Amino acid sequence: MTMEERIEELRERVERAELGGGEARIESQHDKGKMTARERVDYFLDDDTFNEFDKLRTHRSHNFGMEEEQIPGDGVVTGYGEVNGRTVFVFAHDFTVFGGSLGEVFAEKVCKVMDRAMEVGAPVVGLNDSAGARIQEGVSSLAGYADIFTRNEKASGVIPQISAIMGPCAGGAVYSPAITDFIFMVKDTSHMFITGPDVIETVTGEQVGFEELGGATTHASESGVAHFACENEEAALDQIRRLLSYLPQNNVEDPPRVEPWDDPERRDEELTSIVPDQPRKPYDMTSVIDSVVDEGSFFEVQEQYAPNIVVGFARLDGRSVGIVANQPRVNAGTLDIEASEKASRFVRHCDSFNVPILTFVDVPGFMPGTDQEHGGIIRHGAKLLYAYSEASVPLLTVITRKAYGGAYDVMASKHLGADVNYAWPSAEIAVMGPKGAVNVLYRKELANADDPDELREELIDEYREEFANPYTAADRGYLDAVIEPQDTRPRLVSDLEMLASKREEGPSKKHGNIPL
Ligand SMILES: CCCC(=O)SCCNC(=O)CCNC(=O)[C@H](O)C(C)(C)COP(=O)(O)OP(=O)(O)OC[C@H]1O[C@@H](n2cnc3c(N)ncnc32)[C@H](O)[C@@H]1OP(=O)(O)O
Repeated sequence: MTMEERIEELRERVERAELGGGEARIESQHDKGKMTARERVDYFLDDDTFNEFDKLRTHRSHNFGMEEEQIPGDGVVTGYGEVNGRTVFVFAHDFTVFGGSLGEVFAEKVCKVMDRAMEVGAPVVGLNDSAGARIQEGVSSLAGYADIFTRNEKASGVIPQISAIMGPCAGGAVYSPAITDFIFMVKDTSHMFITGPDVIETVTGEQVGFEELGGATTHASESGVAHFACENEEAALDQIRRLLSYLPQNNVEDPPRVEPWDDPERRDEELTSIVPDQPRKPYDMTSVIDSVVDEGSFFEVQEQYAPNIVVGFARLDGRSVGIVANQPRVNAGTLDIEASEKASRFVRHCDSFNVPILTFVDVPGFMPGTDQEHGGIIRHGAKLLYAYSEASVPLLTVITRKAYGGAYDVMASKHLGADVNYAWPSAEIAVMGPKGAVNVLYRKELANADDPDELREELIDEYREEFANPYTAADRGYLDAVIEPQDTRPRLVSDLEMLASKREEGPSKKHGNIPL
């Protein structure tokens, strides 16, 4: 053969591979409102940056007449490219090939991408759309999954791992995305579950649809499995690109600093009126966040799950920060099981990837009740305590109003190792709220009083005057300063700059034992 003929042969093979499962299945994919694997990769990466691996690999199975169905690429598109000019590894399940099901060679392709990403220290993004283990390849498929799970664990905390669920994701297959750092789901077209509606009905008699059982909204608001429920595939891919912009390539790099666009000295006078004078009146903590961080930079994560705590990424003078904030608008910002888990996982993510954490505190305490106690609030609340104590990144804390009891300690207090702790003059730092404290301290006096309500009000005022303020904590050095709200941004910008070179080494150990 001449070189020209050989090149022609190669082109034919490549063209065949790029067709995946063929025109009809591609059309069916589009009819379901889904892009193909290649369309997703093209959309996701910077233009013309994709370098594909193993495009011509085929499976080795002879079961069920599989040798007659050799589709080059074997149902997964893998390789690397760039997102905002930085290297990112990617694998995209091709549902048009055996329903995107995973066999031995498919798994080897995914593992190769993950191994390369670990070697060079770059994120891996998985675009999932798969019927799970390839039935024809039996236990080899299960082995392939386990090879991927193990790599997910090894990569955890070393390189960012992000999953987009863009079709079915069922059975044990859900566990690879579950180990990754963030899961994006697409409304209406993606589902995650261990057992589907049919099996559930057979085993338990319960009737439930795909969407209610494991759709994007369910996982973003009920289970907390998904961090983002996106309107469509393009939105999911856009959001992943945005998320990556806040993260470093790996755990030995710092997050990228972008050219600042907002005045570091900006003082927003509206902050002085944001906390209501009445201690029980709610306000929106996201307004505080928005006015302190660089304009438009707040990128909320898990917005619909446990909304009594807010987490997300933002920038301060161009530097990435992770935000954790009580939300007084929802359940007065109390910490419950879900909020503790949500925040602790986020804190650990930031700490793994050198993202400083900025915590805004307005917390009346942990949520009381048998539901919470029996559900293990002790164990789950301890996760947040553990996560903050373990964190070695710069920790900056601003108490806007309440910081009561154990929740004061937990929310990045000085005692857990925070570097900079501020309070606004509206802060109330105490063992408990005035009413609870007065009821405990003056039980007998109140029982014997002619007018217990009047006495209670007097005592509450006294307590508030004496304890519910920031000055005792400031006197002890538990706060670095009590600051005027409008000074928050300039102070934090300056502190972040000062802390940029912070290095903290913990004792050497295999790993801790966080109360899971
Ligand atoms: C450790 C991991 C363990 C696991 O993964 S356990 C989970 C095993 N997987 C399953 O139980 C899912 C079985 N499949 C399904 O329920 C449905 O195919 C699914 C995913 C809901 C999609 O439904 P539809 O959109 O209607 O598509 P469909 O049924 O026509 O399938 C499209 C093509 O894919 C094929 N397919 C589906 N599941 C497969 C599998 N597991 N192994 C091998 N091939 C599979 C199916 O035969 C069909 O092929 P074709 O296009 O008609 O040639």
